[in-house]
Amino acid sequence: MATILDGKALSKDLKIALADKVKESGLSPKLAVVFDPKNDGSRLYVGMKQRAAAKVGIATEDIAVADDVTTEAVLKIVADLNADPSVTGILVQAPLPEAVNDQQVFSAIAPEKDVDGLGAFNQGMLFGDQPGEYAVAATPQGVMTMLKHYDIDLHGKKAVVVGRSQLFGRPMAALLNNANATVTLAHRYTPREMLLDVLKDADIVVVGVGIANFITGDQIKDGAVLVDVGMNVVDGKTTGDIEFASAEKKASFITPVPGGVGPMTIATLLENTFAAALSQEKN
Ligand SMILES: Nc1nc2c(c(=O)[nH]1)N[C@@H](CN(C=O)c1ccc(C(=O)N[C@@H](CCC(=O)O)C(=O)O)cc1)CN2
Repeated sequence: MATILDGKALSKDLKIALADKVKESGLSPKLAVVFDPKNDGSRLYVGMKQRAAAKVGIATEDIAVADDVTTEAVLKIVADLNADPSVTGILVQAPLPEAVNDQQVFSAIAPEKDVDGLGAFNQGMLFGDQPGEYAVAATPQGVMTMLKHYDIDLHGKKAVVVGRSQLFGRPMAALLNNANATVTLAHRYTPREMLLDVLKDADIVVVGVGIANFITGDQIKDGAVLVDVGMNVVDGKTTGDIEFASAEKKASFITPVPGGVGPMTIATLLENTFAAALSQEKN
């Protein structure tokens, strides 16, 4: 029977500690969120972030873009936010409308305000395992916080990341590599047989492909650590990319969906936002 990696409980403790730090700092962090209001998921998640931010003392400003917005128009919004000294963190909620080049927008955010760590500069710092303070993408960083909290050793372990998105898979692989795990990054072009072959010996499996129950218990080895980044809705129920019922019988640790990675994403974003405000105060 697997130990549950309880992201909901851990994120609550992190937010309580963060609220105290924000209060003691005397700072007024402000997170500007650029998002597509026509995207149901974005409306839900931006709302979750705004409510969580308010509870820890971080102000938010939301900027809704029109569904025919251009990349140039969003770049202008970001430029104005970069120049606004009252804004300490900028988040561009993915996905933006189809016509917009998300990565170009992410990389236009001033690195010191890029609290989602999705811009080229901060991603380059991560991939090069550079020293110093820089924001790392909230979901993978939240996963690392959870693994550390449960004393899960990564050094020399075999890790498989399934999915190579900018938001999750690529930075997740970099973080595990930086932690001295041996990392395989699988993706949509990884042949099924090859995926099954790497999964069967994996010590740690982190999945974020957006396919409900994509990984099942028979594919993983006894004692594996399973982290589910998936966020699917099946028959009105939020479901992960790992078939929990079969996987938790073999795993040593497993994240639930909901209640695992998701809440850690939000808590980590808020920690990144406060860290950015602190850093700007010092410089
Ligand atoms: N710029 C970004 N865009 C997106 C990110 C991101 O980190 N940065 N991540 C996802 C969505 N996401 C945050 O934005 C997110 C998704 C889910 C949750 C969460 O707590 N989910 C709950 C369940 C909620 C439900 O019932 O549907 C849980 O897992 O317990 C938080 C944040 C895409 N875009």
